[in-house]
Amino acid sequence: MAAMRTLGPKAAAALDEELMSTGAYSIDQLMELAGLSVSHAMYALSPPQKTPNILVACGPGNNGGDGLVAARHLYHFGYKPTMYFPKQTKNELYQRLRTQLEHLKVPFTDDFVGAAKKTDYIIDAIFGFSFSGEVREPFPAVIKALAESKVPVLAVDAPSSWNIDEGSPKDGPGKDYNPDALVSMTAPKPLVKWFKGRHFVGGRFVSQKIAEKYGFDVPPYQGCDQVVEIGSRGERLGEITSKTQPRHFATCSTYNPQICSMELSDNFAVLNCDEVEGEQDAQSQRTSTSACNLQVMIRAHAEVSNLAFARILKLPSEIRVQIYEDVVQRHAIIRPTTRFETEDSAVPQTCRVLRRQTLAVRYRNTLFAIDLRSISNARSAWGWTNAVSEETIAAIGKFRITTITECPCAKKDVVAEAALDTVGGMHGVRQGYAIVADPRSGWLNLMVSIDRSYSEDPCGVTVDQCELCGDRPMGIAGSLMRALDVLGLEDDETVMDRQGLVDILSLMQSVSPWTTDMDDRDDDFE
Ligand SMILES: NC(=O)C1=CN([C@@H]2O[C@H](COP(=O)(O)OP(=O)(O)OC[C@H]3O[C@@H](n4cnc5c(N)ncnc54)[C@H](O)[C@@H]3O)[C@@H](O)[C@H]2O)[C@H](O)CC1
Ligand SMILES: [K+]
Repeated sequence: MAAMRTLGPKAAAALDEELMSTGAYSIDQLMELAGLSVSHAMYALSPPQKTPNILVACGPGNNGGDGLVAARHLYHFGYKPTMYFPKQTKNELYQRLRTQLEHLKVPFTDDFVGAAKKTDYIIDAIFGFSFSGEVREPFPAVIKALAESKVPVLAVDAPSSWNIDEGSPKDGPGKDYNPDALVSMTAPKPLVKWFKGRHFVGGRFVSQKIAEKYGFDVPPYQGCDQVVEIGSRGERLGEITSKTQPRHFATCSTYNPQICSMELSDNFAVLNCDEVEGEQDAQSQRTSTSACNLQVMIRAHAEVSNLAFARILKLPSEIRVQIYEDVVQRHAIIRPTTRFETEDSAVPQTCRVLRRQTLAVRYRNTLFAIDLRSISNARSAWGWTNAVSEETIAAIGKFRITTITECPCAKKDVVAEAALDTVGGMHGVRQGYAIVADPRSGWLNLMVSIDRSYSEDPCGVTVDQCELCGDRPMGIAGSLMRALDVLGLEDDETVMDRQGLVDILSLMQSVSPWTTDMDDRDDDFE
């Protein structure tokens, strides 16, 4: 997918001028629409039931004005906004926006750092496209607090303190500031090239003619939406994720950071989860997960992913769907770096569970459970997509097993490539499996990657026994192979009906229980 064209700071300022001259808009109107779209992006990220308290940090310019407007809408949507607005201009428009908030009893605070600890979400409306140079007082401390914030941040038009053309600053208080989400006003600014979170475009007020004149794209707004979600770097996701046709494909890659930004086909999304255990890789988790717009990233019950799939297929099971859904509800918007153990004392019974290597991810309309347990050793974690949406499953009539034994580079088929990457074919112990559903063709592909010749994983640990034919069958690929053996099926291009798949999955569970043999590995991940 081509990236949307960006609008540099000079062009953005000229566009504003034009809108307010020949365009016949007043600044109040533009700001109202800009602020309204900020509030819509906030709602899309997390509704007030989940994150009622929103701290809105407003700067001295129009970016701050967008924040003031957004707060008013958020109030009416049911949020409880708190304002931080340290450098107020005497300008009449700002006075009115402030008065409107005061009439709603929206509090203003002088203590940003303190308020940031008590809120559920922060909106960064400090600087937009007119920011330049070093951050001046009183904002360095605020920017630093944003960079260190434990709660997610939605940035308006630009992550404040980022260079509009060159992105994240090399030093200064905003050096490590990477907000979770961004809402670009009218068009993305060049800095989005370095942005990795969820990304919306709002400010639905320009004509096609103006867009052509200034060389940017009007995103495909749907219905009465004020925002369109696009890829972090401006890919036009909106076109392929319209509400009528949610994305159905998913696989996840634990290793390849590029693959997440690769648009494989209209309906194929690759979620990159990277390694999630411990805190060791917190930054890359955050980067890679936000890079693919993950809304939820939760380590949950290891059994869930396998059993969720079983549930979809109506396999008899003891799936603890309750816990699963519960956890998802509670942590609907959670920072990947958050430690669950301390996050919510109300879910003690899931703590043990959360130590396991499964990740639940809500990606747009589909809930995915991704099992990150290692197949061969505890130091490498592969990802499998074990759950696809129920609608997808319903749309699937044909099932097949494909064994991939070659290097993925030799396979031009993008689906196979992604699946291979998912199962670790490219990076290490070459065995694993992925379920890749393709409602267009009606196939559900169980892709198995096995390369018996490969004996070393990236950590340098030699895998000296073949786990597929060894005494102790390991992991999912092993259990699948055994199940196929038992059923006398070929391990390549085996085509089956739904019942066949159900049989295979049940058998996989019985020949090599996926969850019990992982207990002794937990400690390795602590
Ligand atoms: N076309 C649209 O989509 C619209 C976007 N809007 C929003 O307006 C901002 C741009 O507003 P502008 O007033 O030009 O500037 P900023 O708010 O980005 O910031 C200027 C403000 O900040 C001060 N400042 C600049 N650099 C620094 C620094 N290094 N340290 C401290 N302070 C700094 C400067 O002095 C000014 O006071 C755009 O991004 C959108 O969010 C409009 O609302 C409507 C149309
Ligand atoms: K901002």
